[in-house]
Amino acid sequence: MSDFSPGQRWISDGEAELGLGTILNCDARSVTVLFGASQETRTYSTRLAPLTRVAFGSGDRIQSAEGWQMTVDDTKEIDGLIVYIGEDDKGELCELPEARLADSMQFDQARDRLLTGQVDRNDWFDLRFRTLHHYHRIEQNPALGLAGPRIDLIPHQLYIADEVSSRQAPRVLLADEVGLGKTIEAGLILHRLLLTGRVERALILVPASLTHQWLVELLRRFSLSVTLLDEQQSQAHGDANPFEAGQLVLASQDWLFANAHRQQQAEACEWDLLIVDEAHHLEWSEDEVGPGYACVERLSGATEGVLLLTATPEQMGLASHFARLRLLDRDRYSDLEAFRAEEQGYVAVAEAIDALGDVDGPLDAGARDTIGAVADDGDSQALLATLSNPECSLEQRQQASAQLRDQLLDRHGTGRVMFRNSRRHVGGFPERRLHVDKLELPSSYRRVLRRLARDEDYLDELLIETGLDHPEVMVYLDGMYSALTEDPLNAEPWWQFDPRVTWLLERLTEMGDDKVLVIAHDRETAQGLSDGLRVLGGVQAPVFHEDLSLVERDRAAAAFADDEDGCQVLVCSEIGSEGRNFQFCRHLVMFDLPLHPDQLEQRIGRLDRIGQRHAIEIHVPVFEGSPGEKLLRWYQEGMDAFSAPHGIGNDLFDAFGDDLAESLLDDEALEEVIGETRALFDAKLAERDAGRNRLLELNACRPERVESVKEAIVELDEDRALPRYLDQALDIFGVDSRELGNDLTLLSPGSHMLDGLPGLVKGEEGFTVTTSRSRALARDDVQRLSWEHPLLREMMGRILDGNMGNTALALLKHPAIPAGRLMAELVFRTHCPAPKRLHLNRFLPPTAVRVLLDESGANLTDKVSFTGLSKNLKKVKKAVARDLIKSRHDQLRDLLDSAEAEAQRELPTIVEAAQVRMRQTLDNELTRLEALAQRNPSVREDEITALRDERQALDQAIEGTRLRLDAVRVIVTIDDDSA
Ligand SMILES: Nc1ncnc2c1ncn2[C@@H]1O[C@H](COP(=O)(O)OP(=O)(O)OP(=O)(O)O)[C@@H](O)[C@H]1O
Repeated sequence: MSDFSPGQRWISDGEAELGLGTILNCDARSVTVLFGASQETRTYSTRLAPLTRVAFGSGDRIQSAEGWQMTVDDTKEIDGLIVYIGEDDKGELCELPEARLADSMQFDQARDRLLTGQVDRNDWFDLRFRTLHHYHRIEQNPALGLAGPRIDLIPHQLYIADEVSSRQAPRVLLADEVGLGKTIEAGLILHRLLLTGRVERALILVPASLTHQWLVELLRRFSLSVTLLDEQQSQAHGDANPFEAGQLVLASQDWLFANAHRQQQAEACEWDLLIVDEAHHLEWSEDEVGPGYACVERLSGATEGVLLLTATPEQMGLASHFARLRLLDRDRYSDLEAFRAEEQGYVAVAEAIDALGDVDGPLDAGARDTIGAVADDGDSQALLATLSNPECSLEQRQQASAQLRDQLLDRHGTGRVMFRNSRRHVGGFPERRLHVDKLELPSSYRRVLRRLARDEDYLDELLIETGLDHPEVMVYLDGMYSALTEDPLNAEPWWQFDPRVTWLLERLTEMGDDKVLVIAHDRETAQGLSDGLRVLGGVQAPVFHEDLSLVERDRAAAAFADDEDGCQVLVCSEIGSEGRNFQFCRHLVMFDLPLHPDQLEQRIGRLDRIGQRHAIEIHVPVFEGSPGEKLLRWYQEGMDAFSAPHGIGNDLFDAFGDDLAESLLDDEALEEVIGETRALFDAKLAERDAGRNRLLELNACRPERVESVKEAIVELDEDRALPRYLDQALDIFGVDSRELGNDLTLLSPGSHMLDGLPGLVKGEEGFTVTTSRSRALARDDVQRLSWEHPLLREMMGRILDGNMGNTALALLKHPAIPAGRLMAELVFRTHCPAPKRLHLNRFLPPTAVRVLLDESGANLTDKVSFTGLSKNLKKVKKAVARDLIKSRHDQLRDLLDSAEAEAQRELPTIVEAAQVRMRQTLDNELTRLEALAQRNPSVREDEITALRDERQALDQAIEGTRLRLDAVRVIVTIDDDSA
């Protein structure tokens, strides 16, 4: 006969979230249940129905469909249905037939689930406890968010990422030299802010040519999936705002800045972080504000966190650089002249830092004066006194020196808003070698140049006739020739006679299989050259320029990167190549030269990037006696531009760009310009080393801080608990894992895999992972598995947020304990609701309190460890477990109550420890910021207010921490024979 009767209340074992079900009808074959709260009806086979009868016992609190509550004293049964008898909230005797229980009664709490007989597998309970334990550990690790990405641990990047992402609402300019890893730094900051819950939505704006590269880097290195928006994608959203389509949105600047409607849509969304790459393109001058600048200004005004990225912050001039700083902090950067004046003071600060020198002995009088002239506030003076005192120990002096250095760096300069690392102080970059080949001017070019030299008025005429600018018309002779050609369709194209094309074909033959990147200043030249290589030499050279569609561009870059079947040459235009990663290639051909030194550096930066393993060979063909040759001399002799980046190209261009343009046909004038350029170059270099840049360099990486971050990362990298935990979790979630050797494991969906795990879809292949950082770096096709990988985060999140494994029953065979005795192992968890942005977990992550009671209520927690007990437990069939629970219902309820009282005793210690941790960290930071603010205007007032508010909110949240029962396991002893 069936156990079911219409009107009875049952709950689904697999879908507890449906709420309380009512049996509608049943017969020998099937049973139909209505889940009123979720408006779902389910029909099951009567024999195998995954249902548990809901039956409350004395002392349980239950709720009626009308909303009133009662405490059960007793029950009676009428026609197979239970009627509960007890007291309502007013203390009056009442009855409640089970049919009138509230449909919405929740059974996801461990207590309710256990007492209604719903038990999970014993190994799920184990996994739940271990998850809580590891989550608690990982969330407090100071490297959380920095340890998971597939990157090399490069000190300057770690410093910047750690410093910036620790700030409340970071607003900074990441201005490392080309190729030092600004994208990686921005990715690290974003990743950490996402993992710690301080950022949920981010908008990333990059030049069109870099959208795909960003997409791939974020996915491959950071396991972050972003939504790439363009006009076509946006239109697919119809009237809806396309920027709402994802949490992380990547869009091309070229598209957004030209489209007012889309800008409005982007501005209508709420963002926590805005990232703008190649930010030197955001044009601003006192007379004119570019559309990109205006758009970013509006977006940055409404967004808390802003990261601007540029390798050449001053490429568009100091005023424009200043305007970008103003996007970050309008109050601080309000006066350009004051900003200029301030920079003069940096030399003294850099000298003071150098004067700290070594700390073997007390400071001499000279050093004391140099430092004292800058470090004039109370706490700095105290440190200075320590450094000058012969009685102080070496250790005291070392500490004081480090602290004073940090204070000086913190309190002066733009260090808080701008980070700039250069190759010079990062070190370890390859040599650059220049190879110049002089070629004879072809007659078509020579004629025009001769006439220009002869006839002063001809230049104006030429400019009108070609529509080109000065001095471009003289430097880019192919462009000049094409513009002068009256009938382009019938005329000979420039590449037919320009000897640079045959020169390049010869070079390519000499270079064998080596990849060669060719950069020309504009799209037409790049296209013409590619045609020339194909027609004259049979060489296929894809072109990469700004007007190609995204797909075409990516196809060209991929064809170039391909080692096996790829092409040898890629021809790029200036803008098309900006920001791209071509470090797998070591030959760069500058088919012509750019006019701005920063662009020259951008070109070399395509190859001279982290990951470049060879010396860089720069090949430049020049026409003898041409303006191009003069430009080359200016770069070489005037500023040594090919040997290394110097970061002062813009100053030199500002000072001599016009004179240079005038001297491109005049040898004598050129000598003068080169001489003057060199003098300014030497002076600026000295100034750079002494002043502003020296300060920036010192500030861009602080070795002690990096060491501690690195240690924390390595601790996570080498965490032996990770593989053990993974094995258990993968097994329970139904993911198959197969060792492939060499630290590699193939993860694939098992036949019983739980749905919705990232990267794993039933019927599909799965992916290969490794926990080794070096192996993951060596293999693009392998994912790096860490505590921060989305698969682990998802599994841990599902366990902790849901009820998986929060009840269990197991058997214990123990010679010293008679059979039939009961024990309860309870895990309580701290519960401390707080807004995510407070990142409370760094001080008080969910913390487990375990309590083990025997049936008399004696506390055995300290005597029997979780692991010790766990390995001796035996699993039991669910039906048996349910019967056991039913038979010991009252006893269990009493044990649950006593355990709660035991756990509560631990709470004050946990809360106090969290408060101490929080106060120590935030008070230190607050004191530091307040001291800084007195000296360094780049500390924003709102940063200090925000930090104070944060401290107060955290204090309150921690104070309100409660303990909640998270999971419970019932243990029943058996004797030897019953096993
Ligand atoms: N820590 C790292 N580990 C591994 N690869 C790295 C690391 N840092 C940078 N790279 C690689 O070095 C190259 C340059 O990095 P990235 O693109 O971030 O530099 P960038 O400063 O943004 O360059 P640009 O100035 O050209 O925009 C990229 O290919 C990047 O993947």
